[in-house]
Amino acid sequence: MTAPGNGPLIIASGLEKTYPLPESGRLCVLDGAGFTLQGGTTLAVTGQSGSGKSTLIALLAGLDRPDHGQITINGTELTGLDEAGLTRFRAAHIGIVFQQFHLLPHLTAEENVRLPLELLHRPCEAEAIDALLERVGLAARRGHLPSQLSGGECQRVAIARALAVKPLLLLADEPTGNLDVATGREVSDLLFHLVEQERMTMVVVTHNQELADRCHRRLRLTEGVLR
Ligand SMILES: Nc1ncnc2c1ncn2[C@@H]1O[C@H](COP(=O)(O)OP(=O)(O)OP(=O)(O)O)[C@@H](O)[C@H]1O
Repeated sequence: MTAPGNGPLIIASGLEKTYPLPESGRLCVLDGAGFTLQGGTTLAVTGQSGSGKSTLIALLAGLDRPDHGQITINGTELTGLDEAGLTRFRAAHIGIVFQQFHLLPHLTAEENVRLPLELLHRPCEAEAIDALLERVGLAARRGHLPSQLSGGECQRVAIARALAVKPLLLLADEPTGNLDVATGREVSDLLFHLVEQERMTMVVVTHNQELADRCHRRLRLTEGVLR
């Protein structure tokens, strides 16, 4: 999917993000955070609860914008895109796996995986979707709704959905955070197996040290900066 090892895929610099506090003033979450990540490598971002990890993922995904700073992904500066451009860029180039799966409840496993391709008006041959479901071990569950799947199976669907568009970058926000230890390990094995096979670039936010240790690099978010 991603062409590996051809210079930085992500350049993030001087990221600042504040949120309004209920009474007055603002909470400073990111205070000059930055990093670069080579294509084909994996980065774990750890940090205490509330340190801003999900905020960072939201900025990298173009789901939110920094107050200051820049994010360049594969040469495209996200801060230079308007809302429509950001949505298009995200849909075409970024796969996201969330802690809470975020599957559409009225769509089957297969339909959830197919959806990103349909939204992009890309061809989605049945064989390609079959192969993807097979790779995440869910060929036999293709017609199940999320409510008819276990947590681990839901996350497998979410991983297949994230990979369907062959993204440049995979972002994962606590991908095992909603799963028991054994299921979390299975999902993490699957995730790393697929990422290694495809030599993908991944940023994973996690409290799970085992998951973090499997990444090429680890950075900790503390006091608004990455160290
Ligand atoms: N939309 C928002 N409005 C106001 N404050 C917010 C908003 N989103 C996040 N925050 C605050 O910003 C801080 C960082 O939140 P964030 O979710 O990025 O942390 P996190 O490191 O991912 O935490 P956790 O590990 O518990 O998921 C928290 O104190 C949170 O309350």
